[in-house]
Amino acid sequence: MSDASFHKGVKDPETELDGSSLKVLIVHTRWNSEIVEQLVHGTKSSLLKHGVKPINIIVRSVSGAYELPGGALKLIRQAQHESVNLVSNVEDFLTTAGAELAGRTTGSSDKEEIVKRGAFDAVICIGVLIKGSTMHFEYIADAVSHGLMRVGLDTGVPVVFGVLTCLDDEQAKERAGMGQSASRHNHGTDWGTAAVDMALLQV
Ligand SMILES: Nc1c(NC[C@H](O)[C@H](O)[C@H](O)CO)[nH]c(=O)[nH]c1=O
Ligand SMILES: CC(=O)[C@@H](O)COP(=O)(O)O
Repeated sequence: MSDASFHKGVKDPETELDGSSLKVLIVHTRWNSEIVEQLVHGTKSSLLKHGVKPINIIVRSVSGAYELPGGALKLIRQAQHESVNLVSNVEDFLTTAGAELAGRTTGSSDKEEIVKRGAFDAVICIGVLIKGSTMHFEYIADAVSHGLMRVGLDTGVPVVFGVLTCLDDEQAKERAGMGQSASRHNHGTDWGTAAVDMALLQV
């Protein structure tokens, strides 16, 4: 049944998203790389459209979809540790320079700001799972979806689920904007918007 008033997909946010202060990590698989590359391209163009600066879009790859949760967690933790180290270096520098005597020590809000700046505001995990002839697909899809949700909830960093779970190649291509049908759509564009939207979400 077709209904002209029904829009399948995500509605644009009510207010324009300004991602100019955000730092976003994209982690993508090297499995099914031709399709994944198109999804990464769609995601990046959406981040840029929302004002995220090219220098603040960090792209890393892992082998397959199963590696996405562990890879994302490792990179998030590394970025957080680097920020903490940066804070101690700044403190050491100020102490050495005698700035604390002039009341210029780093306060807790400065520290929070530095740590926040070093860490990611959102992470987008991109992969393409295509069903084969064994139960491999089902196990991986289940593990990855639960794993990515856990990474997001455990770290507090919004994690976008950019993993296609398709029954055949055609379904995957359609969803990466590479298919033949008029309704083909690169889902990466929605994932970029979701990341900026979640990063900016506040009361
Ligand atoms: N079949 C697909 C895989 N399989 C590989 C696993 O994700 C994983 O890399 C391996 O089991 C080693 O841990 N990965 C995809 O991304 N897409 C597939 O269709
Ligand atoms: C473990 C594998 O990568 C492989 O045996 C899975 O096979 P299929 O994709 O046909 O289910």
